[in-house]
Amino acid sequence: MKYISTRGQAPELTFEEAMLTGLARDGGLYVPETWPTLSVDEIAGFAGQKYEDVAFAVMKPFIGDTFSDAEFREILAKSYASFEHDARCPLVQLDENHFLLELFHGPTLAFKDVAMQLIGQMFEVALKRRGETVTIVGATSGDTGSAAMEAFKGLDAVNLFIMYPHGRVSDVQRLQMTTPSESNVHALAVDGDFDTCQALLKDMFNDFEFRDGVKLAGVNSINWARVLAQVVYYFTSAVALGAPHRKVSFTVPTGNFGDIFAGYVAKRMGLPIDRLVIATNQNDILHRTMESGDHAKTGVTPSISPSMDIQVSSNFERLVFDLYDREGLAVAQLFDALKTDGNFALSQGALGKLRDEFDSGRCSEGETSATIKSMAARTGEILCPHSAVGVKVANEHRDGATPMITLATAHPAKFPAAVKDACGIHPELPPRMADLFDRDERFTRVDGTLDAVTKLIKDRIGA
Ligand SMILES: Cc1ncc(COP(=O)(O)O)c(C=O)c1O
Ligand SMILES: N[C@@H](CCOP(=O)(O)O)C(=O)O
Repeated sequence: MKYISTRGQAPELTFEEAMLTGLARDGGLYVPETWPTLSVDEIAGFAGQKYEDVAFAVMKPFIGDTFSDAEFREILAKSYASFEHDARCPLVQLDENHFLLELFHGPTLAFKDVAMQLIGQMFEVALKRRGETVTIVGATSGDTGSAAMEAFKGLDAVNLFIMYPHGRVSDVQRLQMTTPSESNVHALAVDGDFDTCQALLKDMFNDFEFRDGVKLAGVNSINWARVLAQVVYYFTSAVALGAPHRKVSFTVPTGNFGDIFAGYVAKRMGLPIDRLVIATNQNDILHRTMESGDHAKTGVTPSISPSMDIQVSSNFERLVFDLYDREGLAVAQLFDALKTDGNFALSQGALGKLRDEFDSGRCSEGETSATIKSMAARTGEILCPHSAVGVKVANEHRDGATPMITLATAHPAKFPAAVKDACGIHPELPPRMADLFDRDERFTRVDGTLDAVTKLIKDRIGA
């Protein structure tokens, strides 16, 4: 399998190269040159299989010979050993045909662990084999950063810098990033919002002198391997509810569009998904795009679901690439316009295709709190605010016949203040994290400018 850039001007890469490269050198994102498919029998055969075995079968066509089968099985085994649920990503029934896919049983209590634990193992094996070291820089609205710290702390071949928006992540998220004591991980509190951090990251990749000088790599969903790992739980959950002999729908709390894009990939691979529903908080660029076809940035408004406080949804570019029949030049023009003018309009053809595949809905702050409260009272399920956004929007898109699976993307204990305010219950952290608030913090405040951040990184690694 070869990987190509959404902007059509960067070299084709293997899986391993794409994983270690991050952003394509033309500013685009790597995607597989074709979507491999699984047969109905292959998908049906996933019923009753272990998560790791399904992961092997789903990812193998994308990974090719980057790892031997034995090596890849060992990587998968190590990646998911730290999950605190045997099913890894269990399904919980909310009512007759509404299910919650719990993605927060990994070490840092959010869905990011599902991919990040795996990427940590894959980087370690690949870098050791190549005898290379890299500098990973990540942008986070809270969860990617903590998952990356956990996956890469203590690794000799990696220096990790995580940029998070100062004052805009929950206390638990911040402490997960600022309390690891390993000297190879660095938390950077950036003046700005998540979009500032992600734009800085992309600018670093586009600054070839810096990029090549520090051997820059990325573990945001810029990295194709992140998205790929998230495809697996669409298969495990759908098959548990009767796929491929029955269709299912998914509602996905959405910000950077990586998680729901993984659902789109599962559908391209042959999983019978009926609707993919984009659920946004008040930062609703994607919902507005679905309504009008105008993809227009506005400022980010802080919310009680902070991980979704995003207006520049990086992975939307991967979808637009398909909506424009994989014409890299057209994609480059649209995303250049987004950067310079703050918006672009989808063509009628592209908008039609978008609406054929996706639905969307928006959830206000009040509706998020009300959903947490009503779900706690009705089912006993304590939702994190992001999952509550999903449940509220899912309820508006259920058809009564097709099972709806809403992705529960984080544990409520990562957002205790919002949950307590909403339903009166203080969600407890697991015992292994009970002393989180007593640990020493280590972070550096930095201006949200390219010069300030790249200087700091170069100084720290001695480049
Ligand atoms: C808890 C949580 N829910 C939902 C999202 C949105 O996911 P995505 O950025 O893949 O759309 C994020 C951030 O990525 C998150 O951390
Ligand atoms: N919500 C994310 C934002 C970054 O998304 P990613 O999937 O591109 O890493 C976060 O928690 O950081």
